Amino acid sequence: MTEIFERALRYLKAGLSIHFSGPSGTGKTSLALRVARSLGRPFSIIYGNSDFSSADLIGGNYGYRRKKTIDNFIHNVYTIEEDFQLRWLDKQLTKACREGHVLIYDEFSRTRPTINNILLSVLEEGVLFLPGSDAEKQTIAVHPEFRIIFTSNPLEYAGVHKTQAALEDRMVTIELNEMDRETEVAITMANSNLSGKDAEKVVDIVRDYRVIVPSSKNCTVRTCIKIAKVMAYEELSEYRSSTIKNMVAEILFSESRHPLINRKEMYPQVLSLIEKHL
Ligand SMILES: Nc1ncnc2c1ncn2[C@@H]1O[C@H](COP(=O)(O)OP(=O)(O)OP(=O)(O)O)[C@@H](O)[C@H]1O
Repeated sequence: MTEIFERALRYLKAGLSIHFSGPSGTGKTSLALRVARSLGRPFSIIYGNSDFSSADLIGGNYGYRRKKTIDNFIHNVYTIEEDFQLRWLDKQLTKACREGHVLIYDEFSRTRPTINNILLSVLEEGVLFLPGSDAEKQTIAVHPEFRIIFTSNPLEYAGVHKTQAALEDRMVTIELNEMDRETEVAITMANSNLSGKDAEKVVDIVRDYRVIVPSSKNCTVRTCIKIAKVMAYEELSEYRSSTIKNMVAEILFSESRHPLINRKEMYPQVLSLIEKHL
């Protein structure tokens, strides 16, 4: 992870855009935040989704104006003028381009590719085109300190669109792989008050669960953290109680809601793997 962090920082300092790609829970967003902080510039984060529009990225014309004019001589006489006057309001991409901020575009490939096309000229020519009538059209020269960090899940995840080649060409993609056991233990400990030994037990439960349950790719280090938080709150003597075992099973199952998983059928198997480690 440290090496990836170093490389990411160097790409960004050299003026390139980067993209952390990998399965859920591999630490893409956390890493993007760490790297963005290290650049020492203001940063913001946006989350791609299928409903995302150009206006959500760049901004739009919004506005309503209400004006009250008070008569200078007769204090209770005033006039109110109301009109709709559209005013342009920047959204994060435009703001970041103007002011040289770092923009984290999390899960960018969940946004429809046509919406993300606006980024092509930003990344290649360093210009952002804002829409409007011919007279109003604005071209913003992108600030030299502007940087963008993309993150995405692989294509097989629900709701992920294929990224257009032209956009992929304009970023450096860094692949993050599933975490090894040691990293999962360290992250579980860092995010809960659990000791190393108990964090290992939790990680082993989740890792074994992934082996026996199909389609459990949502069972990530996030699942380990949830279980660890529950256990950190309990006395050691409670670990083997049926309440705790059921809670652990419940957390595991809730991360893998898949039509193929018959919870009732799998329950004894999952319970025995929990007992094996606790
Ligand atoms: N270096 C780290 N130190 C501490 N906690 C971390 C670290 N990396 C990741 N985590 C924790 O692991 C969990 C998963 O990380 P993160 O959300 O960054 O993954 P992701 O790859 O962006 O997942 P997704 O694709 O599902 O959004 C989070 O709870 C995060 O706080």
